[in-house]
Parts: sequence; C-alpha cells; structure tokens
Amino acid sequence: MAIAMLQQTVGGTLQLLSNSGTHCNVGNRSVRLLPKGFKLEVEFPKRAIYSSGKRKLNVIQASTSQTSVVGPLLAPSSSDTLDSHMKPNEVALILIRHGESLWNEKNLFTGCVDVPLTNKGVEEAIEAGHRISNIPVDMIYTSSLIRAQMTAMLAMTQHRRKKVPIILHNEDERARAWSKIYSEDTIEQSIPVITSWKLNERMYGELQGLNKQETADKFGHEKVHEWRRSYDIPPPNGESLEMCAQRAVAYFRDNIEPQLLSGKNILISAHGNSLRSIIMYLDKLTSQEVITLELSTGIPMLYIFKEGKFIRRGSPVAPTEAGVYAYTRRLAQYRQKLDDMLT
Ligand SMILES: O=C(O)[C@@H](CO)OP(=O)(O)O
Repeated sequence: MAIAMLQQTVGGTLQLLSNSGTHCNVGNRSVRLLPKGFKLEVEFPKRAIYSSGKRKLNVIQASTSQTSVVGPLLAPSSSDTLDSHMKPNEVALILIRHGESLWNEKNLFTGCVDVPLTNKGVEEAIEAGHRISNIPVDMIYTSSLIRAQMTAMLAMTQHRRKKVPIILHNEDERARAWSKIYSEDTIEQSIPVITSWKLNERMYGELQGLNKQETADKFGHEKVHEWRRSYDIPPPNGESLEMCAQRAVAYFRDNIEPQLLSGKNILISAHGNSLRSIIMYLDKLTSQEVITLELSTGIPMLYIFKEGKFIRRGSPVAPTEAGVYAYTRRLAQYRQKLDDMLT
C-alpha cells in the first residue's frame, strides 16, 4: 500500500514522501509518487484532499507558515515515513548500558571519569546494534561520557534504516549555529543525539580510579559492597544510587518522557547506575529491589510506552532479535516495512 506522508512546508511548497509507486492527488492535481523515499514538492493549496486511487489518505490544512495534518495514516510527531502506519500511542524505548570500558576491564571504579570502550566493548555495542536493528529509533539520548556515546554510535551503524545519528551541540548560541544543517532532506535522514551529564554514571567520589578488589581488601568487602550496592549510602564524597536517581530520573521525566508522549521512538545509551535509576522508575521498583538489579554491558532492553505505561518487552538477560520482534504488532509492521524497502 502506498504511503504519502507530509514532510514539511518549505516557502509555500509541500513535500510528500512516498514508499511505493502510486498516483496521489494533491488538491485537483494528480501526481505520481515514486518508490522508496521519492520526495515531491508541490505548491500547496489552502486545503487539499490527498488520495491514492480511491483511497483517501489525508486532509491537509495549510497556510504559508503553518501546516496541520488530520488523518489516521500519519503519526503526528514522527518524522519517519516507516512509522506512518503505526499506532501513534505506542512507541519503543530502548535502554543500553555501554559496552565494556578500559576501566571495566581493569576492574577500576570509573564513575564520571571519561574512559573509552575496549575492543570487546566495541563488539558488544555492535552486537547490541544487531539486536535493535529493526526497532524504530527517532531520537537518541546519551550521557556526556564517551563510552555511552561510542556505544550508541556503534550500535546505530547496524540499524537497517541507515539514518545518521548526529550529536546536537547546545552548549551555547555559537555551538548551535555552527552545527546547523541546511538541507531538510539531510535532516530527515538524521537522528538527533542529545547528550546530558545527568545521564552519567553515578559519581564515585574518592573511589574513582581505585581498583575494586584492592579497595575491598583495604576497607573490607562489606564496606565496599555497601558503597557499591546500597541505595542511600554514598561512597566517600560521591553520589549514592539515590542521589544519582534524583538527577537521572528528573532528566528522564522532564526531557525524555515528553518526547515519548509525542510519539518518538527513543534509544538511551547510558550507565549501570543511571539506567538502574531509570528502570527503578519505569518498573516501579522499591529501593530494596533496585539494589539487586545488575545490568550487563551492551545488552539492550526494550520497553513499549503505551497509554502512559511502560511495558518491558526485552529481557535484560539476553533478548534475541526474533524474540524482540514477536512482541508487538507495531514492531512487526515496522520490520516488515524495512524488509519491503531494503530488499
Ligand atoms: O565503576 C563504576 O563506575 C560502576 C560501573 O562500572 O561500578 P559498580 O559496578 O560499582 O556500579
């Protein structure tokens, strides 16, 4: 079936994107839409009926400055034509803990120290990418730390949609202006990547850089276990899990949840403790339950956000790709569309 999707208005023109060859009526004009992402610009009328054959697609109301779209075929806030058949009230949320870092390998407390991935970590990130390669991703959030950013970027190299993840630089006005993209086409083929320190690993204070085994030998296993896995006891001059959760969950609620509500499919690449905090919020875990939660490096976890609820769909243990796609009709449809477009 043809999908004609309203892209945007550009100086009095309307852009349509199609994923299969068909005729499409725009107002009183009949135009041909070509397969796979062919983009058409037409002058838009004030009000037009979109139709493909006898099938009415959408009613567009447009003015030079504003366009609104009414119709079941468009997910209003999604920019991806592949999503146009999907229920706008159901979106995917993927969480990935970064792959193994050089300090994970050396068994050092890392916290907010900015350490890159090992070769194994790179492989884990690529494997994570395979597992999520058929799940829609409209936006990516990462911490400000390179291990989480590397993981997101490497994972996205495997995504079948082949959009380009692009880090947004919002440090100041100039950073924003200098990284501006001037092609709407290119923007459409990009995924914005938003970084925030609020998704960083919990700050490990004076343990950062110390060897975990040596620290346990020195201070006692019980003490170190308390620093590492209690909920509200911070390591010396560091953050407890509770303190980490306060800023990570606040960030999630204030910044990420509104995007999910508006229909965006989101990937978060972050850290053991910032993700445990977010999972505590999503799964309504108690402080006793969250301290027993261990996350492996590079294993993606899938949630479906539907009707205001987070439903976990991928096991943190080892979700197989086939298992993940069996979960919802919407994800199966997305995968089918990728198959149709990319084979
Ligand atoms: O060192 C760290 O920053 C974290 C995660 O690797 O360690 P822990 O397992 O104690 O949470």
